[in-house]
Amino acid sequence: MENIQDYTVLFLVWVISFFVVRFILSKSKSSYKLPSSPFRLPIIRHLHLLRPIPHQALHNLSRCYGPLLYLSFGSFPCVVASSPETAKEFVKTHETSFSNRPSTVAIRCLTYGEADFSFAPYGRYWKLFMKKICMTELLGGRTLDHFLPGTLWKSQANEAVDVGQELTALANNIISRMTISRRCSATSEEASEVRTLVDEVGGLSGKFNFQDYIWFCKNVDIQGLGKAFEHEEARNKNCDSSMRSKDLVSILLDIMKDEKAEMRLSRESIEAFILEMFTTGTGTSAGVIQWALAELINHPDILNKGREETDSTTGNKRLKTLRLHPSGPLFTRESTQHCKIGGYDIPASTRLIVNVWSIGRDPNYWENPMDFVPTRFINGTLPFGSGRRSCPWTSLALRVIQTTLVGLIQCFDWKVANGKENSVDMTEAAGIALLMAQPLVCVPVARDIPFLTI
Ligand code: HEM
Repeated sequence: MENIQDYTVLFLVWVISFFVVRFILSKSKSSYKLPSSPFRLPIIRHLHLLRPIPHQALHNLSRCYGPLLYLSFGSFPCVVASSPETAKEFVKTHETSFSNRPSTVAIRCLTYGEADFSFAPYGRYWKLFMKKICMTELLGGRTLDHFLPGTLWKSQANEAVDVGQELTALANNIISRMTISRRCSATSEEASEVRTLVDEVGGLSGKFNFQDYIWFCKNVDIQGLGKAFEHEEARNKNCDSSMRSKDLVSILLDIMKDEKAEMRLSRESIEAFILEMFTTGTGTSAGVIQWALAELINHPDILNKGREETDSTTGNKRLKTLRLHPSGPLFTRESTQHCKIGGYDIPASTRLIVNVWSIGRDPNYWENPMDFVPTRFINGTLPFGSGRRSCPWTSLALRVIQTTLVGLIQCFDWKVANGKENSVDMTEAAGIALLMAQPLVCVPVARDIPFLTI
């Protein structure tokens, strides 16, 4: 009986102190001037506002509340930048405060505790290993050879192809040729194995997980995500041709011999690095090309106006303009210290979401912002981010996109197989990368071109 009384008193003390501490904390925070924020619900706060497609929902909110928005996703405070000026304030002016990225349970599992490139905290490991290896060994001085998309051969038989799948295989091959000098999607079986892995990793890292947002669920695997990771691990162990293959890992271990001792590199960090290159790189590059091709199929007038120009130094043809559908509609950072932006307080550990999709559709910049006008373009829309944590593959990715697109539109007429009147359904689906709600299935009809330089 005495015991029960003790526990009751303890419980009451706990409840009272909890509310007192909360009150004190909220008082100290209320002296902050925070950006405008919509009404929030208890516990989940603004999480429900992200539906059905997060970048579009945030875009609509920014039209009501302005380009700088303060939201709470469960336990996490977050600011959303939806105009070029606000985004630049964060990722240029206050770059040093926003050089980390927030991670999730899924990310920590996939990256062996942020041992990868994107999520490694800004510091020695990121600078000396991730950035350096990427810039010197993978991108430095090496050039992309000529390459041909798989669709070129398939088209001989006038077959319908799933353009997204073909582009994914192409992007995978480019990345694996650069890293291990061989294709990883040489056969259709291998290609589908790699594609499944990329899809699964993308799905797991993009999946909403209560553990990440609701503090009292932090240690409870409600959705069974832990099991999914065990399955993923087991599958990868049997998956020789994937990016987790032994030869790939040992080649990188070899390249990094010197740094290895200093940075205590582990096999895990190399795996995380490679896995990320394949998953991030494939989804983004294939996505941009697919959306651009879809836009061009829907706007044959633009195609017919001669969209190529000749490079004066190399004599090669290239696309003059191209509106990038940012294949990553949102990118994220996290603040390491309190700072003031646009007269507002942004406390330390606030997450930042830059809505690249929304910036490309800002009505203050673009007339008829939702229309496809190819002359409005890359600069100013931050598709590759900005500063030291911007996309390290930007120039290569642009080259791949341009070369592939020129090849696809100069060599073929595209007949939409699953659309009406040869038009593509441009409806977007939710995902980390910008996905099409309906796959783009087309018949590429080879054009009679005697000579082509791409
Ligand atoms: C069209 C293609 C691509 C687009 C639109 C794109 C976009 C982006 C964006 C927006 C960021 C975040 C930038 C920031 O925080 O400021 C990023 C980072 C990154 N991207 Fe890309 N990317 C593309 C292709 C690739 C490819 C092909 C690879 C690798 C094979 C890649 C690897 C990375 C990595 C590792 C980071 C993290 C860098 C860091 O945190 O320091 N990206 N990318």
